[in-house]
Amino acid sequence: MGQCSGKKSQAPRRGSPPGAAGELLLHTLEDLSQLEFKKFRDALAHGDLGGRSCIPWGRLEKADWMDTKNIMLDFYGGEGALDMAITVLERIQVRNAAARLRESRQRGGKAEGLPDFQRNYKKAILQAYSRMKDQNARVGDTVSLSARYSKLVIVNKHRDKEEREDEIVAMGRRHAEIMKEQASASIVVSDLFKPGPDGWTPKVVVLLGAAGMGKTMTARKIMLDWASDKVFAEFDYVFYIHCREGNLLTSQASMADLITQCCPDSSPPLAEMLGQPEKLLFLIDGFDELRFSFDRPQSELCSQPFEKRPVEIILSSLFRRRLLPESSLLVTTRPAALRTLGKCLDCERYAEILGFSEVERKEYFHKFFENAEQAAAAFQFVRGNETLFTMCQVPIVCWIVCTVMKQQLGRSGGLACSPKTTTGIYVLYLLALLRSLSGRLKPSMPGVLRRLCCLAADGVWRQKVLFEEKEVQGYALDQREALPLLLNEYLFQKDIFCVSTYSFIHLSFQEFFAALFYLLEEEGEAEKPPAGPTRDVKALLESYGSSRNYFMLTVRFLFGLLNAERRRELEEEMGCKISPRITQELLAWLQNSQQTALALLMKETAAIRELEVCHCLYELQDERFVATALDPFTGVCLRGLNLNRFDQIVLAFSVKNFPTLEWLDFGHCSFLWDPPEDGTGQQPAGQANRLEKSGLKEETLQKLAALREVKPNLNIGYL
Ligand SMILES: Nc1ncnc2c1ncn2[C@@H]1O[C@H](COP(=O)(O)OP(=O)(O)OP(=O)(O)O)[C@@H](O)[C@H]1O
Repeated sequence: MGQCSGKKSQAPRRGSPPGAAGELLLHTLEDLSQLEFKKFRDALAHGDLGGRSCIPWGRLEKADWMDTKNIMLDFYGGEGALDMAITVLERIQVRNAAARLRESRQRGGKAEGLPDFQRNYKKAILQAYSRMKDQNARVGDTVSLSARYSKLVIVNKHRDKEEREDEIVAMGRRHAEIMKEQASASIVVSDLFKPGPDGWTPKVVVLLGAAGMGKTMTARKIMLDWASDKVFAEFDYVFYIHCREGNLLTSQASMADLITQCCPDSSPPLAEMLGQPEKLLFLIDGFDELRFSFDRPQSELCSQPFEKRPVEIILSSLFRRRLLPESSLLVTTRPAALRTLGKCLDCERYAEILGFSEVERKEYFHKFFENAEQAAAAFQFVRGNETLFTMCQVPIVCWIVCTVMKQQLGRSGGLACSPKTTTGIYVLYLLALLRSLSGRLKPSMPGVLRRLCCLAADGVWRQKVLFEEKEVQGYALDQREALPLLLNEYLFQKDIFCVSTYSFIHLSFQEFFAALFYLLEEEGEAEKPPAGPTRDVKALLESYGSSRNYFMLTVRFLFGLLNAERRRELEEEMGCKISPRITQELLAWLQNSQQTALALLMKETAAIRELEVCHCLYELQDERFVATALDPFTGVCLRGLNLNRFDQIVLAFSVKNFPTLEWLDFGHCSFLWDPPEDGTGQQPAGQANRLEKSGLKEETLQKLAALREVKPNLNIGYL
């Protein structure tokens, strides 16, 4: 315990101006990870603070960033709070944050020397970008951007075809390893305009990222960090231009007009601002959303910042370095627009957002829930679902998962009750992506989706995740439609050329579309797609039987998409008809699939022998269907499996809705409640709730939340 615990606290110093110091302190606290923030509060209460008084733990125990800042200001005064924050950060070994705070504080002095307008501009940016709205936010609901922002893995090297294929296909542990490898070679945003190894400083940087990967969030965080003097100090002004939103909708404007739209003041000192163009950075967010044609002849471009021209010409002139050629550009785009971008812009540095590594996913959950217990419960649940956890690499999927789990945790029964299935989360992901489409594109979506589903199914059958341009075009999928939303484009070197190749964001998303292929009603398409796979689901199920795992996820999604609620959600948003006509085929297949050679040999056909059956039934979430499907069976025989938390919930769902169930056999099974922490090897005794076969008593089984519903009279075997 620190020396101060026994000391009487000094009377809090009051009255120091908290404004700037408070802002600095808050930004610093918000940038700490959950663990660092906890250590920070602990040191503030119990640490050895060089004779300064500690804050009683009772005040800090439940304090969030804002409370901690206010308590510190109240206790130590503005400057004293900053001194104390630096001391504590150094004591808990978060030296980068301490150094940053010290620097920003010094620069605070310099800010006083900035021209008024520049200072006001930064203040306005801080004001405008420090809070964010979630997509489902109610009026007035905002969260702190810094508090929510989790670090993203950003790399600045092109991956080759094999590496890319590996990434798309990898799941679970392998996927985590790939992300870890990438994270170790990643770059930070503040280095994007730093000189490269050859000493050359780029002026045009392109930041690539698939839909929902965090480009806008990163762009907004850059604005905030620049205005807080944390990054890009070399630029006097950073202007944010979002290609989807308002500022490009006017038909005629000058560059000066576009800049004015970015400013808080309606008549900014443009001549001064443009006086040093090398000190300007334009952050163009969402290039892929521009529907302009950029191949204008040079003679049409303009070079005068005050000249009014169609916005299309102004932007072309900026990209092609005719207008303000000394300024710098940071352009974010989805990969599908790379080729178009290449036609109008000479990218000097390329960086790609790959999403959250495993560590950051955990951090995201903690930041989102702000309640350690709920965050841990939700994280462990998702971690047990390999597919979902892999997709949580994509920040918007993390957001969807956390949002629905927060709602579930608020209900009685918690996570084990009325869960969102993997299919449910994928549907929400697809709908979130479609929502961002402009109204103009919506009418063409049913057709585009149908063709996309054909491509996906074709890929699943041919075990293919990278598609050549002619294959994509073969499905009449036009790049300028809504396609960039769902397919990523990559350029690979082939001999002496560069060729375009396309993929879904992850194989599991392709499998989701492949499943949808079997359920979409045909609606007299004008253009027939090329002869792809047949829509006969029997062929798929037969192949599943022989190839085993290859079609596993597609089949799980088939069950999930049969759920009436899922169908309704999709039909309403996509404008397609989804038919449950394959229900009977799935039912028959599920029942027959348990007549394995082993079961026949043992003359024991009345048992469910594969957990996969329970996974399929769980995805469907239809209790009547489960009861019908399980009616011919009397037992569940799962031997030698390690069942994680998600498996147990899935199993419990079937067991609960199994009217004819008489016996359960879990011989040599392990019931793992909390998966071991990554990289820590064996978990310390007492931490993991690992119930080895011998120790698994009926009472223990009853204690497992997921199997709480198991009927007490069942005959249960564990050996
Ligand atoms: N670094 C991050 N930290 C926390 N949440 C993030 C982060 N990046 C993205 N998110 C979450 O994911 C959502 C989607 O991110 P964002 O809008 O930045 O994606 P995008 O790459 O711009 O997508 P699109 O290409 O569809 O416009 C955000 O609204 C936010 O909830």
